[in-house]
Amino acid sequence: MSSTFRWICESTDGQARAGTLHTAHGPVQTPTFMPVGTAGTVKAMTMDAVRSTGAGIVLGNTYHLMLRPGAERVKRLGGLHKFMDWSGPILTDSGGFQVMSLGALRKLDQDGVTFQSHIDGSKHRLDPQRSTDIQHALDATITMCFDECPALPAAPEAIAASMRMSMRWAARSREAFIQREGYGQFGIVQGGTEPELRAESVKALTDIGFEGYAIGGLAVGEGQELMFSTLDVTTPLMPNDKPRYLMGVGTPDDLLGSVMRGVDMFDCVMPTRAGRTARAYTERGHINLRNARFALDARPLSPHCDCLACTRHSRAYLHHLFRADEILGPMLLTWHNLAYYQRLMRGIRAAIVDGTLEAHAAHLRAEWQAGDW
Ligand SMILES: CNc1nc2c(CC[C@H]3O[C@@H](OC)[C@H](OC)[C@@H]3O)c3nc(N)[nH]c(=O)c3cc2[nH]1
Ligand SMILES: [Zn+2]
Repeated sequence: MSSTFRWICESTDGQARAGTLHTAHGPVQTPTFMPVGTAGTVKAMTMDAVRSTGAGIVLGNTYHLMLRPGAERVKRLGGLHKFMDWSGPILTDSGGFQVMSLGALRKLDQDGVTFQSHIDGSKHRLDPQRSTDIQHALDATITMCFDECPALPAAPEAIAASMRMSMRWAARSREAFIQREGYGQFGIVQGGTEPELRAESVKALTDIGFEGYAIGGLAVGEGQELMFSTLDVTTPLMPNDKPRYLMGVGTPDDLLGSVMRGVDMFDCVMPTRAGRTARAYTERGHINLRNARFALDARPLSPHCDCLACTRHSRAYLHHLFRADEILGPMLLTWHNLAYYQRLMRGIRAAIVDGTLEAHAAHLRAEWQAGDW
């Protein structure tokens, strides 16, 4: 069986697609939610716990790993898969987003970014070549192009200039990429919320040719309506036979609406960050477990969930753990939130296969609105 990197579309329902992404580190069913494992760990989770949620692919990040412990050190220790005990596919972000948010600690030029480490102030440089080399050293299954994610709102000419620089960096990232059977590199579509710039960016990337295409430059405060309207003018222009990854998204409602607009892959810190701040996601929306109303609530978080928090513990216990600032609180709730996100994506995928996505979406939205049990 060839392990060529390829995405096979199995069903469609409207613009939504259900498929399988085949990689050197195994297959992943799409639509898929990728837990964020920024510094080589999905915070508060063992990888057995991550596997138990049904996650198929996780994220790492060039910026964090190059600063600590260092890409060469991870390579000498056998690569990121071995280092973090995850044999499945890993997608590493290129670091572009992180260095842009360093503000005064970084100097941008047309070739790349020079910046100071937020950890020890040491000087570093990231550009298309170095970012691609670092992701190769990490043995990333999917490598992201080095790009700039401009802050919104911004003048269209500023967005255009930034996008065109990112397209030049995409070409250099592609030149630096070392092709290996079962490995892939994704271009990142930019262009803010400007339809013509998005179209120009898609064309620039498809002219270069990548194994997949991400939609970047969103989930930076533009709001769901503008994000959706940008997807409406962008995904239809993207290659039909390649996976589409919307970076940094999102809430359960964001995921549903984006899958219905043709997106296949997602990553977001929400379920893991919420798990550390007592915010639980369920089929009925979200609740904050620090709230006193849970002090005597002996029910599980969700009656539909098979995670450790829901099968062994009560809301009252989780409430206690967070009130007592016990480490087990964030561990159990991160596990639950990731299990909920994976269950949500499996249900959406099944509805696409059955051709019942519209009805399933209406059901999900009604449940989210119904409020806690
Ligand atoms: C939240 N909204 C958002 N995130 C975004 C990320 C980072 C995601 C990455 O950043 C880390 O989490 C903060 C994670 O790193 C593992 C994640 O992959 C982006 N990355 C790139 N290269 N280009 C973009 O245009 C971009 C846009 C985003 N919008
Ligand atoms: Zn649960």
